[in-house]
Amino acid sequence: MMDANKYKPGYFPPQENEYRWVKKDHIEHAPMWCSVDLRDGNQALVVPMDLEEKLEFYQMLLEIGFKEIEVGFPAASETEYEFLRTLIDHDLIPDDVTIQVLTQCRDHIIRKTFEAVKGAPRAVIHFYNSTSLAQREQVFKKSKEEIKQIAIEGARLVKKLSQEYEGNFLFEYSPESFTGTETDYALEVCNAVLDVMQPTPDRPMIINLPVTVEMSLPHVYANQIEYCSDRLKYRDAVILSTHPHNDRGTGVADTELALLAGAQRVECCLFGNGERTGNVDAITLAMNMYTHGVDPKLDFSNMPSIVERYERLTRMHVSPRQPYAGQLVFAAFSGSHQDAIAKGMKWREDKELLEWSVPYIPLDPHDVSRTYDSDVIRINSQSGKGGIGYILETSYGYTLPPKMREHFGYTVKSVSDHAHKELSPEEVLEIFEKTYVNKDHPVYVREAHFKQGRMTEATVTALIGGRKIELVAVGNGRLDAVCNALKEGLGVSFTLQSYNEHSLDQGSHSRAAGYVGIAWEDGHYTWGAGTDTDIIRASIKALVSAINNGLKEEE
Ligand SMILES: CC(=O)SCCNC(=O)CCNC(=O)[C@H](O)C(C)(C)COP(=O)(O)OP(=O)(O)OC[C@H]1O[C@@H](n2cnc3c(N)ncnc32)[C@H](O)[C@@H]1OP(=O)(O)O
Ligand SMILES: CC(C)C(=O)C(=O)O
Ligand SMILES: [Mg+2]
Repeated sequence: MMDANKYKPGYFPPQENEYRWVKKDHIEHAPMWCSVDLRDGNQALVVPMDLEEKLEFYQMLLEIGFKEIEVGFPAASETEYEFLRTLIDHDLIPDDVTIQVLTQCRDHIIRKTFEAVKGAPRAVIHFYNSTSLAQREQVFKKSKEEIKQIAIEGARLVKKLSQEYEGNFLFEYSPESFTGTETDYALEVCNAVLDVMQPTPDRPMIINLPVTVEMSLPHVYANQIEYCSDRLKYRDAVILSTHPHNDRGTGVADTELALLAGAQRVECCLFGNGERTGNVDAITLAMNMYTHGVDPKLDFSNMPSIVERYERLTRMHVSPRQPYAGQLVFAAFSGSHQDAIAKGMKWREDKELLEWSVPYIPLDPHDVSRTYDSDVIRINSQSGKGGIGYILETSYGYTLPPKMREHFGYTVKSVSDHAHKELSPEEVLEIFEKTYVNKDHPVYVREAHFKQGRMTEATVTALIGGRKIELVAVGNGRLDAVCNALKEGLGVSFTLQSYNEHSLDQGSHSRAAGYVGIAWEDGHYTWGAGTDTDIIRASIKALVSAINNGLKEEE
């Protein structure tokens, strides 16, 4: 049984909320990004990455453009330690990249961390201790003052060892479980740490206020960030960082609002990997900025390859609905969406627009190496004439007249509905060809010759039900004359209602496509299409196909 009485909000928002950040409506520039994939992401995997896997993942992070990478918790395991030593000893840290390592505020863990990181060209020593009410009471069983002392002692040791060990060290402190901590108390602990570390504007220190467990609505966290940003000591020497997790599913909102509220740096993971529901997703954050016209300074243009490597190295799965990256995030199956997308694409092409404004698709799939053909409009029983016609046109060059599109739309829909499956563009083409194109039974026109007078006279050699017959008739044009000849030969009555044609391919051997719609005496309509290198033969084939479809319906 669920019982909501069991729960109450476990967070402590600041008493003074200024809400200055509310007046901002977009993020103006990219923050400092720090990937924590190789630490927070890795520590949450069923099987953490081995040395080789970590190295490949690290290379991918460099390729994407991360300049700060938390590479591990070197005191945690042999693999973590070895990985760090490999990066340093094999000179794998580019000049513009800073690695980061995490340590608890415990004497032997800090010492082991310095041992692992010695000789690094630049490294952030990230130390943390939990400050939340729950952890003070249940885990550490210590008072606020005693917990503050853990942070201060940790800071002192980090500072001391950084002067003893060879290497270029920067510092980060996290009051872990910040979201379950009284905001003023977290501030007090951070300021005490800052007093020890004495950062300066040319040697700033990172203060990271993590959403270790997401407990509140995102605006509460934004207020906490604004409040702390205003009250942290040495503010011009502090880089204010966020590290949201995603327990309530709003890690992205936490981060974005925190950036509006004064945060300067974001710790995140690809595809939102990380403890429990994950760390905030770096890709969503960056692409959200990108689709607002802000350069995120991270490059996800190679998305399918990033997905492939991520899945292989972490053994995790990227959801088909994962923003910007999932298999289905550009796909439209439903008719009205497809119709709007097809029209939007045409609008963009006709007007030669650079700006992207296609309805329903917030990102140009090409920007992340996805295609228009196979990723965007996909056909099933929810699809409509707009999308189905778009596939036929963009994949195979057939531009159906609007009424025929409608007829074809219902035909394709019904096939998908009965087969209960998606149809590939090849299958859509197959249905089109089978239903309309060059149908030659029971009527087949073998030859047609024309004489041009005031009217056009057609002499048609046809097979009707296998019987050869010669027909002569006049009409307003060649197609009309053939139409009249066939009506006479068949002894049926219909009128030619719609005729369209266009060339299918370019060049001297180009084929033409013709489309004919005829209305029968009883009011029903049938369609046919024809293809041929000769335009008149294409249109006669279309007419004959429409007639054969009508005769078939009568059978
Ligand atoms: C929110 C986060 O993601 S924080 C990062 C978490 N990541 C990890 O823990 C992954 C790597 N960790 C490890 O491999 C191990 O935990 C180690 C090697 C760091 C430490 O191992 P151990 O000492 O064997 O065990 P363990 O982590 O259970 O230690 C718990 C003790 O450390 C204390 N402790 C935990 N975190 C901290 C901290 N940040 N600062 C000071 N003390 C801490 C606990 O209160 C507890 O103390 P007790 O011994 O008095 O009960
Ligand atoms: C170590 C800290 C920053 C952390 O991972 C968290 O609080 O989630
Ligand atoms: Mg974390």
